[in-house]
Amino acid sequence: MTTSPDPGLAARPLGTPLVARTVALDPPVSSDSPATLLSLLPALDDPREVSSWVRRGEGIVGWGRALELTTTGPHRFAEAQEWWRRVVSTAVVRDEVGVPGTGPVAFGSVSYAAESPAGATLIVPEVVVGCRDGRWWLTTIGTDASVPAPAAPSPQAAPTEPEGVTFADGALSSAEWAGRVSQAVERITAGEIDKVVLARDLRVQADKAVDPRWLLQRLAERYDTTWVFAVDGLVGATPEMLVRLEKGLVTSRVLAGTIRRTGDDGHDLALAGSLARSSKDLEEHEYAVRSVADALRPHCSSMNVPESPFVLHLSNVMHLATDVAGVLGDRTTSLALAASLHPSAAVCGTPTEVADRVIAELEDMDRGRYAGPVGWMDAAGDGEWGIALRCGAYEADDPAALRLFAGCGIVAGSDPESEVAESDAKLVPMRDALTGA
Ligand SMILES: C=C(O[C@@H]1C=C(C(=O)O)C=C[C@H]1O)C(=O)O
Repeated sequence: MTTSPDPGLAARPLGTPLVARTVALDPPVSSDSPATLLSLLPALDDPREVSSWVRRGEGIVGWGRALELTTTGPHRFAEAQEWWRRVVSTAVVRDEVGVPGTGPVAFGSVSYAAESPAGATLIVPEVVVGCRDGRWWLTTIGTDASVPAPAAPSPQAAPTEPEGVTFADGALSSAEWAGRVSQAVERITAGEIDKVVLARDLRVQADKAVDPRWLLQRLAERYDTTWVFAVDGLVGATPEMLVRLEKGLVTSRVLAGTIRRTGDDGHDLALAGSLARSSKDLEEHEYAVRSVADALRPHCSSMNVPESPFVLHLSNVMHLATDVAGVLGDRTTSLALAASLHPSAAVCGTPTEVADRVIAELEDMDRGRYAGPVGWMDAAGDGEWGIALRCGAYEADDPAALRLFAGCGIVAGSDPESEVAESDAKLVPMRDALTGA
C-alpha cells in the first residue's frame, strides 16, 4: 500500500483511535431563512479540504481532515476498504442521532484506471454536518488528543465568483477526438467490441484560486436531481448513482443514452419521446443495465430490474435511466459493491476488458478520478457511491487550474460530430459554474 506523502495526515498510526461524536442540531438559519448545507462550508485555502455529497438540500458536507488514506494500484479498493474497517473497529463513537451518515464517515473517490497515479482517497473530515428528512446533525471527529469541540456551524459569507477563466483543449482537440470516435465505430463494426465509452478533457485556468463552494452552490442551484460532490479536489454534479446501500437495501441508478435539451419545453418533450424509442440508445442502455445487474446479483438475495427505462430530465441533457434495486444477501459494504460494479458499461463499454483496452488506446489521457466511484461510507459500511461525471479535478499544485471531463457511449450507429456535441453538452454544468453563466 502506498500512502500520501504528508506524514501528518496519511500516516497517522492506526493505533490512535478515532473519536467521533454526533449531536443533533437545530436547523441553522441565515437572516431568518433556512440555511443550506452548502452555505455552512467555511472558506478554506485548500480546495481539497472541502467535502460534499448533497442532493436537493439533503446529505452531508465536511471540512478539514482528521484522517486520510491515499492508495494506488489494482488493489486500491480492497486496501481502502481494509483501512476503513480497521479505523472503525477501534473508533470511539458517541452518536446521539443514529441515522445513515451519522458517526464517523469517510468521503472517498477512486481512480477510473487501476494504473492511474490518482489512486483512491478516503478522507475523514474533522467536522461533518448532515441533513436528512428535516433532521440536522453535527459530527466532530479527531483522535483522543484533538477532537474539535462541537460548535453549531453558521452560514458563511457567500463565495466569490471565479475570475478570468479560460478554457483550452486537453489531450485532444475536439476534431482529433471526433477522429478517435470514428476509429471506435470502425472497431465496433469490425466486431471487436459492442460499445465503448470515449472521454475527452478540457483545461481550465483562472486568474486566482477557484472557490469550490462557488462551484458546488452553482451546480446545486441548476442540477437538483444530481448529487453535488466534492472529495479531495474533485468537484461536480453527478446524475448517476453507482450504488447506495442503506440497511440492507441496495439501489443503483443506471444512465446510458443521451439527448441534448434545446430549452424549448415542447420540443424537449418530443426529443424525450424519440430518445425512449431510439434503438441505438436503447441498445447502449441495455448494455449498461445488464453490467450493473450482473455485478450486483451475486451479492443480492432478490433483485428488481425494470424492463424498460424512463427518461431523466436534467437542465442540459436527458438520459435513459433505470433504477435497479436489490436486497443484500451478504455482508458486503457499499464500497465493496462499488468495486464490484466498476467499471460499468456506462463509463467503459462491452465487453469490459476489450473496451477498457480500446479506451487506453484511443483517449490518450489518464482519466484520473473522473468516471470512478465517488461518495461516502459510514462505520456500518452503508453509503452512497456515484460515478464521478460532470466534474472537474483541481490540478495538484494550483487551486486556479482544473481539468474537466466528459464522455459518450459509442455504439455501431454513433456519429462523431453528434458525439462531440453530446460531450460539449455534458461539459456545460462545470463550464457554466466556472464562468457564472
Ligand atoms: C460518460 C459520461 O456519461 C455517461 C454516458 C452516457 C451516454 O453515453 O449516454 C450517459 C450517462 C453516463 O452514464 C459523462 O458524463 O462523461
